Amino acid sequence: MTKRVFFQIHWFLGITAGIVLALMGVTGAAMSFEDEITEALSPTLFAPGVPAGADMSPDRLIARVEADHPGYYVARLDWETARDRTHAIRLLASEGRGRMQGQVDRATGRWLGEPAGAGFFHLMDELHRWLALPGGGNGVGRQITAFSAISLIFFALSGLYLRWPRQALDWRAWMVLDLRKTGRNLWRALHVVIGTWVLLFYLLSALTGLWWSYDWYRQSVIYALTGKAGGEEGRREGKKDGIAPRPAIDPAWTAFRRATGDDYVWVRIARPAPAQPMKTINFDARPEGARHLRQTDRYSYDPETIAVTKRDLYDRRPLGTIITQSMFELHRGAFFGLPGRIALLLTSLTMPLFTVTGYLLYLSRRRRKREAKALEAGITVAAGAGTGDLLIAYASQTGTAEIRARNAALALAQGGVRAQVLPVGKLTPALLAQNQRLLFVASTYGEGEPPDMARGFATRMVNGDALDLGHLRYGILALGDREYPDFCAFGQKVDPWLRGAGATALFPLIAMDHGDQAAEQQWDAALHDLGAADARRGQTVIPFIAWTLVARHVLNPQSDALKAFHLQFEPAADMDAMWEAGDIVEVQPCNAPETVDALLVAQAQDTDLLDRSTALRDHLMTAMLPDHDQPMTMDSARALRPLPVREYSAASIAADGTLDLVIRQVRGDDGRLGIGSGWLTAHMPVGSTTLLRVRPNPGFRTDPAQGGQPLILIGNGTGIAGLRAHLRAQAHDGHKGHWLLFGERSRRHESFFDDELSAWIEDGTLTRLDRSFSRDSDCARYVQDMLPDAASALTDWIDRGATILVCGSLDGMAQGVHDGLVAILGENKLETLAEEGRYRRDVY
Ligand SMILES: Cc1cc2nc3c(=O)[nH]c(=O)nc-3n(C[C@H](O)[C@H](O)[C@H](O)COP(=O)(O)O)c2cc1C
Repeated sequence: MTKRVFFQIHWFLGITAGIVLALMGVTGAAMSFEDEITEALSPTLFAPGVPAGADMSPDRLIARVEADHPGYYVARLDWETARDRTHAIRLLASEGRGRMQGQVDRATGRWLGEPAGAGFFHLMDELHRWLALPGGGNGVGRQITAFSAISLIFFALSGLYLRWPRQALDWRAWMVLDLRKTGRNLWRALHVVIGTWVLLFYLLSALTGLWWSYDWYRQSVIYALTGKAGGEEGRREGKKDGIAPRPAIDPAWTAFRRATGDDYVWVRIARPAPAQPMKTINFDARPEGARHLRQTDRYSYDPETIAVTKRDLYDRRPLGTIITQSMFELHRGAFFGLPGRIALLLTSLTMPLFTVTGYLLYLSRRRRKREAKALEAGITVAAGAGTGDLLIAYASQTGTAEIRARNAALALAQGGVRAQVLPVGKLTPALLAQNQRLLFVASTYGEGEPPDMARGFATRMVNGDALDLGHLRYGILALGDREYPDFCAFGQKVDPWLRGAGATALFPLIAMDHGDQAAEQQWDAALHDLGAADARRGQTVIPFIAWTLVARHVLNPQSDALKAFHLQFEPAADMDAMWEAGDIVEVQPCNAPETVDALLVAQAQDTDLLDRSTALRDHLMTAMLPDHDQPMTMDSARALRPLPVREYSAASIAADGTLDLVIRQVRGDDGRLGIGSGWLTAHMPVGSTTLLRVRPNPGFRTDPAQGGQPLILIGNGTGIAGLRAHLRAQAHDGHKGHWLLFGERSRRHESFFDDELSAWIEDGTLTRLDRSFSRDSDCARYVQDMLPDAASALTDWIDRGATILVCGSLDGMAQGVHDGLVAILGENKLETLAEEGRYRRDVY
């Protein structure tokens, strides 16, 4: 909650004060080497060489300059000890606001003029201080820059809080900028990582900049640092009318020079306005090699007695006093010498980067929100019952068919065609009678079976009353996988059923495997013919992104069974990943680097391949590899099929901060590790990244409307992943009273997540835990074997509104559990529960 609020304020200030800060940063940077630049532009103005005549004394010099500039008085004389240099003079109008700054000849007092570039730097100064708005230091511009300085403090601190990385102790998480990122991720990385680099500098700029913004701030800082009220240091007396007596400076100057000789390279003599008395004569003198301009010693003389009244040496001042006197030098980094000035120059110059990247992030966020809204609106429009004549029914086990159905509805809605999206279980004869067109998006599960949610429909299709669908035109998108012998079998069964009922096909059945471009095109064309917009804008397309493997450990180290691993991932880019219990993680696996290298060596005689081995190696890492002895050319290498995507159940929820998987190593007959499990459990080093995407799986999520109702979680082996995610979600939401039935091989070696389960028993998240261990002699049964004993409790729980969640292997476990449930509840009841979303499975 707090994070959200901080985030909103950060954005809001960013798009307002951010622009002012960008300007202040650039103008500040422009002024950071003003002295050096102006001198470089007019070298002879500052260092014309040693004059023929002797130096004029301060009094004579001042008199000459004031005589040449009627209406002005010399407010400052900056005396240069080196005789080849000119002195600097600041003139202020005796009345009004006029001000002149220039160099004078040290021997004649002749006004040599302003340096080139003075106008530019003056403008930079005005922009930096008050945006050059009317009213100057007392106008609205000053209020705006002051507010922006406060905002900068907020940006720095809230930014730090908002980006706080999960591995806060790892400096790389804070400081390393990954320039391989692109788009939004790159902007974000630039914003947050460079933001961290410059954070302290910005705090310094803002905290010192406020010195000139608010009197109360200045007074408070002075008080805090020196323990004194800030009146003397901070306030200048206003101009008065008339002329106060002006003591001569020369006697004190002669005494000062006699006492200090050439110890100082530069001396400032400041004079008050003519109406104000000059009670003491102060010389602020800077020694050679001073680190910054305010590193000056002050000698105060009594104008009457020419006695030294005070020698205030910089080195002897308390730090608090030094700081209050050097605020300007701190503000521009010069307090820390040349490195400080360069650092402040660079950090000020990066200020617009934050405004620009912040804006880009803001716009991309808005665009995403708009797209999400459009998707929602599109689907709502598309789902508006009775508004069109087109139905889109989906039968999905793991979410793919549902996403496709919704995207189709959106594409149609964008083309002005309204469609109603619904799960196949809701496809009633009345609805079919009312509508003229039907799109059917169906996946196949098990061994050529319908997804669970379509079981009831499939039964009705075969056993139900014959329907007359003579008015209906239909199209079928059957999703499947050619690795299964019954490719798209369920979709294929629906087709003759519809035809048998008299319906006419809008287009021939499209059977689509994963990554099947030809089928994709057919489906796009079919939708287009129905009036869909061409663009896929706003549709749900979940991109693969890089995730870092942050932890991996074996769950059954001593077991002689195949090793099972618990893996934890974090997004490689700083982003908020969202997923829910039940969702599916798709992994883009890679080959073992050693295997790829061995293949490259085996092919080494082909120089063409060797020359391009880096690009080729990258390509081979994600391709189905040929045998070593099969000669490979660049073209044949390019034509290799990519490794197939592997799917796993998410074993954690987003609130956990890591995306967890539970993966068992599988080995082929040749002893080689499986593609997905090999990559994730053996080849991929901890700390490296891989491409993942989390696919929403409505079929195995729980229904929010049934929140608080008990869950009966049944599974085996790595099926603990999906069940654990659900239990974590329940524990997170404080919903108690669930029942876990779980089977593994041995209590000793395969008590996965034992501590967590015990804690859930303890806190009531689980009220019942039944575990079976098939290899332990005292138990020796599978999870499905526990069902008969649990029959009456199970019926009871179902009557109380419980939902059954099954996760794990299809062979043996899920089929056995299904049969057990049929025996207890009856086929019809189970089909109804599946249609109501109270019997959900994630089995594989
Ligand atoms: C356990 C399991 C069994 C499957 N059986 C088949 C099958 O028999 N025939 C087929 O074509 N596809 C089969 N598939 C592949 C799915 O139909 C395919 O992945 C589809 O895209 C899933 O869509 P859904 O997410 O909407 O359920 C099976 C997938 C799984 C996980």
